[in-house]
Amino acid sequence: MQDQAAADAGNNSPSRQEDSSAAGGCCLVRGPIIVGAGPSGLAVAATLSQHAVPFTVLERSDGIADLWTNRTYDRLRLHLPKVFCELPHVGFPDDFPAYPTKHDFLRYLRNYAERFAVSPLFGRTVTAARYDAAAALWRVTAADGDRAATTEYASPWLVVASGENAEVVVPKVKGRERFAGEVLHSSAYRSGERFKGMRVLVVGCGNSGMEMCLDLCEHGAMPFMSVRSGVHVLPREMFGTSTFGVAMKLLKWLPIKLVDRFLLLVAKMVLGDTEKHGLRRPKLGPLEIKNVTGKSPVLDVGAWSLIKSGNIKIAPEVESFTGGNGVRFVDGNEMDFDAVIFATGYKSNVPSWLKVRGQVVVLNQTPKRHPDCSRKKKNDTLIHVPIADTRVWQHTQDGELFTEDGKAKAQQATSSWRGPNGLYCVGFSGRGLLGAGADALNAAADIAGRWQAMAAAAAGAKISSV
Ligand SMILES: Cc1cc2nc3c(=O)[nH]c(=O)nc-3n(C[C@H](O)[C@H](O)[C@H](O)COP(=O)(O)OP(=O)(O)OC[C@H]3O[C@@H](n4cnc5c(N)ncnc54)[C@H](O)[C@@H]3O)c2cc1C
Ligand SMILES: NC(=O)C1=CN([C@@H]2O[C@H](COP(=O)(O)OP(=O)(O)OC[C@H]3O[C@@H](n4cnc5c(N)ncnc54)[C@H](OP(=O)(O)O)[C@@H]3O)[C@@H](O)[C@H]2O)C=CC1
Ligand SMILES: O=C(O)C(=O)Cc1c[nH]c2ccccc12
Repeated sequence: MQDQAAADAGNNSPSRQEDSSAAGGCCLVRGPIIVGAGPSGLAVAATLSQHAVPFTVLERSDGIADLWTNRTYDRLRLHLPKVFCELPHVGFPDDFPAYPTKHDFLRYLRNYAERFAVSPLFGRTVTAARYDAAAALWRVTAADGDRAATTEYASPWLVVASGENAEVVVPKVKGRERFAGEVLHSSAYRSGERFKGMRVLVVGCGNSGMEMCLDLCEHGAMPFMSVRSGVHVLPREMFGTSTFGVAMKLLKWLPIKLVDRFLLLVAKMVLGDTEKHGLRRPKLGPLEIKNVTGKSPVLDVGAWSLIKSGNIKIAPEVESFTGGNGVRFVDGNEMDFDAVIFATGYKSNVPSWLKVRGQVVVLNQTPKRHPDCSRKKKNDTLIHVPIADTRVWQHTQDGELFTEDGKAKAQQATSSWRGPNGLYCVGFSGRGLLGAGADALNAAADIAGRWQAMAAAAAGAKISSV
């Protein structure tokens, strides 16, 4: 039944009304334009299919889920239990392990896309999107693959699903060009195999940095992890069950601060004092800091014991590259490394292409180090609200739009997944796959309501003209 609905929706075969006004032509597509064919874009598309609404997905790479396919390391597994990572409408197969591998997850995503007949237009990088108020349409410009040509797509609805992790973050470090060894970002790291016997500096102690150090150790390399500020390390499991799952249950009954205190107590019992080994804990608790700043706690899959045993060495923040293989740290010490891996995270690319009323916007994106993140307001409280139902960055109020520096308000909106003039954003609430699924259901239902209203109005007009 649902497959039929998908087929009926005729997605991604946009019934084009081409005109020659744009260099590469203009397509007025049927239904919304979805930017990105990752889990978020697929989840919206699938849900629209179920509502029999057609859509067009524009994806810059040559396949679905580019992050998971091309920008993650071999040993990656989902670090939340599977129930928190399933997309709407289809659960993971029973034979999936408790923490599916990236290959399991990709298999699931490919089946998902097939089941709902989602066929994105690949090789389409969205470079600009603006709302044309006169035509009441979003005009979306996409560069076509390697060709210099661009195509403009137009629709009353635009779904931004390009991900919080669309672009790598690599800090500019003095003397970088003089470093004789290899420098790479964690998104280009696959396995520690080729680093055997090498001294490798991993910059950053998020989930990527920690797991890369573990992998390097297991492949006979000598990893050093450069730590700039604090991090919360939690055991992935406590009392034989997932820490995240326990936290979700407790949040139904307890305020977030109490749940954080409980998590920290158990973490101390299970892991010991992380500060003693160079991993200072931030002031805010692990769930609260995730909600307020977007910084994810590390769910430990084995790196911690190697830090305790000294197999992974903690180093201070990097100050500069000193020439040859040298790296200087902020404490003045210098060491030689064969390679440096920047596990320094990612950012969205939305501000580079989405314009609302001529302003660059960051739509409901988890603020990383937003200047206001320490500001305390009454509305900040997440007390008694399960994390799965909360919105990140509460004190900004639902759905406000921000300039790139996160300060100026652009416009009020009504919810975290809905912006003005038929703009939707899916997967920007800093709540991983669970949040993406919830956004997708909301956005698709809203669009479907409008699509059906338009169809009814068009049918009414037809009858009255007969
Ligand atoms: C290493 C790693 C592990 C993770 N593990 C987990 C986990 O275990 N559980 C969890 O809940 N979350 C996890 N996450 C968070 C992750 O962001 C989500 O799992 C998920 O990938 C988000 O889906 P998305 O579709 O919103 O974004 P993405 O997966 O990033 O997909 C966005 C898509 O949009 C495309 N795109 C981007 N810009 C453009 C453009 N301008 N034009 C056209 N297309 C564009 C990209 O190519 C990509 O295919 C992890 C993240 C990383 C980096
Ligand atoms: N399923 C899984 O197992 C995995 C999940 N993930 C998820 O992917 C997302 C991205 O994770 P990750 O790639 O680790 O990135 P994160 O953003 O979580 O971590 C980045 C790290 O780099 C440091 N850093 C950033 N900029 C600099 C700088 N200029 N100088 C020094 N240090 C810097 C940060 O330190 P500071 O705090 O000081 O800014 C932080 O320690 C997260 O949501 C994470 O949970 C990632 C890997 C595995
Ligand atoms: O991997 C991530 O960072 C995610 O976004 C998943 C996630 C959502 N909420 C969390 C709280 C604690 C740890 C991970 C997550």
